[in-house]
Order: sequence, then C-alpha cells, then structure tokens
Amino acid sequence: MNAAPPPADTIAAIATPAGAGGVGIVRMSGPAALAIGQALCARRLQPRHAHHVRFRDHDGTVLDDGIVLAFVGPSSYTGEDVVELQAHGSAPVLRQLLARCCALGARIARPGEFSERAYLNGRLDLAQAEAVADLIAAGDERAARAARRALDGEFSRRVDALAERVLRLRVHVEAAIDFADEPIDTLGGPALRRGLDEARADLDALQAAAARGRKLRDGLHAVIVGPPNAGKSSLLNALAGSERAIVTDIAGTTRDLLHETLRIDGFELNLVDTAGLREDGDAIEREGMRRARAELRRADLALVVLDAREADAGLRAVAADIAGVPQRILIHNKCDLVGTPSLQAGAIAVSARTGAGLEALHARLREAAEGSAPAEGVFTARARHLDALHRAAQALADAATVLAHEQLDLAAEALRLGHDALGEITGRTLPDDLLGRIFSTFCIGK
Ligand SMILES: Nc1nc2c(c(=O)[nH]1)N(C=O)[C@@H](CNc1ccc(C(=O)N[C@@H](CCC(=O)O)C(=O)O)cc1)CN2
Ligand SMILES: Nc1nc2c(ncn2[C@@H]2O[C@H](COP(=O)(O)OP(=O)(O)OP(=O)(O)O)[C@@H](O)[C@H]2O)c(=O)[nH]1
Ligand SMILES: [Mg+2]
Repeated sequence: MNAAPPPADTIAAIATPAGAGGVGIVRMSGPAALAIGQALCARRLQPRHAHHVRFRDHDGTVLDDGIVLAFVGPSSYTGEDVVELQAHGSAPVLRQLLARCCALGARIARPGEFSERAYLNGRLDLAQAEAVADLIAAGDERAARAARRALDGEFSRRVDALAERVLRLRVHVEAAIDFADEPIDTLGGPALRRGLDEARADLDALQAAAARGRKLRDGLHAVIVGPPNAGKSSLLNALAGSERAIVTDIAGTTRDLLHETLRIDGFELNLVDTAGLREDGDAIEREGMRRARAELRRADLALVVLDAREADAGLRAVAADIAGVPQRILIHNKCDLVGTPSLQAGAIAVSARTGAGLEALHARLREAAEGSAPAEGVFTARARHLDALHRAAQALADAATVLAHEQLDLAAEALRLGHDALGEITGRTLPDDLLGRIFSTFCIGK
C-alpha cells in the first residue's frame, strides 16, 4: 500500500511576464501562503479582500507598496491557500518579494506547478489545464476563443461522455462473459453492436474536431517553395518587413529552413523559407532540399515562388513536390523585370524588390488563414490528444472485429484500452510521467 502523500509545500513565483510593467504579481500557493503573506505585510489578511499594504523586508525596510489578496482553499485557483502580492511591475522589486517569500518558507515553483496543483486538486482536468497554457500562448483572437472553450470544458465533456459510453459497453460485454454458454444475440448482442457503432461514429467526429482544433492552436503552416533564385528569401523578408534571410544572386543560397511568424489582420501564419528545388546541387544543398520536401509534407499552404520570366518552366520543376499540399498560391516574382506579365491561372504578380503586388498577396494569405479552420465551435487540441483519440479509435475498431467473432474476452480488453486512451486526455488515466511532460512546458508562474 502507498503511504499517504506528504503535505504539500508552499510554492511561489512571479506570475507576470518578465520586464517592466504597470503591476507585477508574486503568487504563492500552499499551506504556509497565508502566514507568509501576513508576515510580509505585517497584518492579518482577510480572505477575498483587497488590502493596500506595504511589503516589508526582514529588517522592516519597505520593498514596495501594493495590493495583497488572499484566497483560502479549496476556493482558489489551485484549491490550496493562495496569496497574491500585487506590486509595481518592477523586476528587482518582484525578485526581492519572491526572495522574501522563500526566506519565510516558500520555495520557487516549477513551470506549470500552480496549474498542476489545480489539476491534482480537481479544480481543472488535464485538457483544461493544457487549455490554460494554450490560452496564454494564443497567437490570435480565434485561437484564444478556441482555447477558452477548451478551458470551459467543451472538449473534456465530449471526451468524458464518450468514455462513459465505452465503459458501459465494456460492462455489458463483461456481463455477457459470465453467460458464455449462451449465444451473444440472446445477451443483447445487437444492442451492443449498435452501441459500439454509435460510439465509433462519435469518436470519428471528435477526432475531426480535435484535428481542426490542433491546427488552430498551431496556426497555419505555410511553406515558401520554388526553384533556386526565384526570390523566395526576398519574399520572406518583404513579408516579415526585415532582412531575416540571406539573399544573393547565387542559386542555392538558402539551405536551412528559416521560420518566421507573421500576423495578418489578427491571424497567425507560420512561414518557412526553404532551399530552392532543383535536380543537382552539392551535398549541403541536397540536404536543404530534403528538408524543404519534408516541410512541404506537413504544410497547410505552399507559397510557390516562380521567376516571372520563366514561370512555366519553374512550375514544371516543382509540380510534383507541391502536389500534395492542400492549398497553394502561385506567385510570379520579379514582375518588375517583365513588361506585361502573362499570368498562370490563379497566379499573382509581385515584386519582392519594389513591393508591387504584396497587398494582393496579403489578401490571399488572409483568405487562406481564414479558410483553413472554421471560425466557431472549435476548441484547441494538441498532438497528444489526437494521438490518444487515434488509439481509442483503433481499440474500438478492434473491439468491433473481435465482437463479430464472439470473442468476448478480447472485446472487453479492447474496450478497456479504448476507455483508458480517452481517459488520458482528461487525465483520468495517467501513464508514467505524463504530468511531468505536460506541465514542464508551461510558463513560470502558471
Ligand atoms: N489576479 C489574478 N487574476 C487572474 C488569475 C489569478 O490567479 N490571479 N487567474 C489564474 O489563472 C485567472 C483567473 N482564474 C481563476 C480561477 C479560479 C479562481 C478562484 O478563486 N476560484 C475559486 C472561487 C470561485 C469564485 O469565487 O468564482 C473556486 O474555484 O472555488 C481564481 C482565479 C485569470 N486572472
Ligand atoms: N529584380 C528583382 N530581383 C529580385 C526580386 N526578388 C529577388 N530578386 C533577386 O533575385 C536574386 C535571388 O533572390 P533570393 O531571394 O536569394 O532567391 P531564393 O529563391 O531565396 O534563392 P535560393 O535561396 O538560392 O533558392 C537576388 O539577387 C535578389 O536580389 C524581385 O522582385 N525583382
Ligand atoms: Mg533563399
């Protein structure tokens, strides 16, 4: 039998971003939070009251004045006693306040430890805790709205409801095992098969929704491709508004992938510049092309950059590489060098040098970003969730197969696996070290 868990210690962290700000917050959570807060402010703290106080060092010197807030567990973010010291947003002041909390018995929190405690104390499930991190990291309003929905439990409720149905199916199968002499059809077999079909259809729908949610969380993945020297890096620089990439008139300049995040009218776009694609090239360039092609395989959008003077030949050269990308924008670059451009269908003429056509390109990028994910009804999801949903779907498919052969023991086992996979999303089943892997990616103070 396991020993009872040790009483939690008290953690402290600066909860506001690094750097100067109007207000900065040091937050504590744990059994000593209230006592430490009261020592630091030299007064009794009334829970859920804003007190204007002086925060004092060990020798009585005033570190700062500010607002202090105390919450008594379990009615707090973490479910434990929580105290917030809201000081001026000065890095040295916040560091001194944090050091004072530690001198009085707190320890510095690990990244994500406040949310981890909220999870361990049942204030949030795992998908909701991840949604907190996604909300903080959201690159645009749409991603923030979607993370908000996951935080409100929209994703978790659907997962839980499905897990509950899978559990009921399993109970049904387990019960039937006890009457193995009888044919399954006299033991509710048809209802069982129907229930399983319905659960699988719901799981399909949930997988599709989660895949959209993941795209939203990660932003649109756009890859700049084309023959060498077409002006890909010049275009990246023009879109980024800075000299991010090296540009020369030597074909084969770019070898590594170069990432840049663009925000276009509130939409986030992850842009990657790649090595020009051609038949020959030295070993470094060939490795660059290999990376470019790998990047294309996971692209949502290809920006196909062609030299306007030889657009047809250019497109032929890269046609096979861009064939699998869901969305494409054909760009005839260097339009400043051609008189009257004859454009391929759907192509736009731009000049990375003069800036001509960049407005039109912006409009197309915006359209692509808007079209790539539905605006409403989406929650954010992560690769981890998709993986668990995939394993659950696999398990339910296996269950259907063995059930058709009346192998009830195997069906019960497959349903158990499916149920466990779903439970991993909300943290109701926990494989080893899942918590450590998730919360260590959070920011400090969250
Ligand atoms: N100053 C401050 N602002 C903040 C936070 C914080 O910790 N401190 N948050 C931190 O992420 C977010 C808000 N999240 C919170 C979630 C729950 C509780 C809380 O005290 N819950 C209690 C009481 C519920 C109630 O009175 O409505 C509970 O759930 O029992 C507080 C903040 C955003 N803003
Ligand atoms: N006139 C003109 N020249 C351009 C334009 N865009 C790029 N160039 C020139 O074309 C040459 C190649 O530009 P890059 O941006 O390095 O081309 P790239 O496609 O990234 O080339 P690789 O990385 O080698 O595949 C440079 O000399 C640029 O100055 C343009 O719109 N007009
Ligand atoms: Mg380049």
